[in-house]
Amino acid sequence: MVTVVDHPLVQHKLSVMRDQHTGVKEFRELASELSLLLAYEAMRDLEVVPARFSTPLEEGDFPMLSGKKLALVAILRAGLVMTDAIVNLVPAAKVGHIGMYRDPESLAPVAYYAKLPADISERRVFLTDPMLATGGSASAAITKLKDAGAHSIKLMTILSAPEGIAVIEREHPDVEIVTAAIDRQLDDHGYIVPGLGDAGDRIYGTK
Ligand SMILES: O=P(O)(O)OC[C@H]1O[C@H](OP(=O)(O)OP(=O)(O)O)[C@H](O)[C@@H]1O
Ligand SMILES: O=c1cc[nH]c(=O)[nH]1
Ligand SMILES: [Mg+2]
Repeated sequence: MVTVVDHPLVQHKLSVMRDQHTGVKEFRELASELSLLLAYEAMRDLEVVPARFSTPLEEGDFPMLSGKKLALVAILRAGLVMTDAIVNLVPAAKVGHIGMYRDPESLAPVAYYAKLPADISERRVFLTDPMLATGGSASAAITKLKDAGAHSIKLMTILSAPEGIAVIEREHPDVEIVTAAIDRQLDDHGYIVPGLGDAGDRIYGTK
């Protein structure tokens, strides 16, 4: 299942990120802001239970988060900016990291690091990466999460290609995708078009 967050604030911020003239500082800030807005949607189905306590005026039952604890997992590098933002919304969440880059020739994902919460099987996992292109990186990261015991996983991306969505739907039909937009296609180099370029380079200024 794919949820496209088509809220005007999300769409506006994404358009500014796409602009080739948007600089590193603004791009990174927008990626953080968009991550919060995507998390708002991705976490819509978190469980709440009534808790009884008093406001300064009277006692009552008020909804508080309950149910499974959360894990935020970033696909390095670019997913880091998303978990860094979202952990401020859900500070009790544990944060995991999966190092993965795409081989520029084959476009196959190359894994170089993984550190996940030990109790990940008991947590709802939100996997973050701004870009879902061929889907190779996200699919490999999801396989890693499942191998570690995770069985409740949502993938949060800023921009997705139809090709990448098809890969996740085929290889991991249980994983819901929450994204700000689905672009037209991939170009001959595996870049999303019209896209926003290389997210990692634009976040960290490495180009
Ligand atoms: O869907 P795919 O075809 O696998 O492509 C998407 C991947 O490419 C980018 O990472 P990149 O390889 O540029 O690594 P970086 O974040 O370290 O720059 C992006 O952040 C995704 O992880
Ligand atoms: O368009 C793309 C494709 C893969 N990775 C990116 O950062 N951008
Ligand atoms: Mg990159």
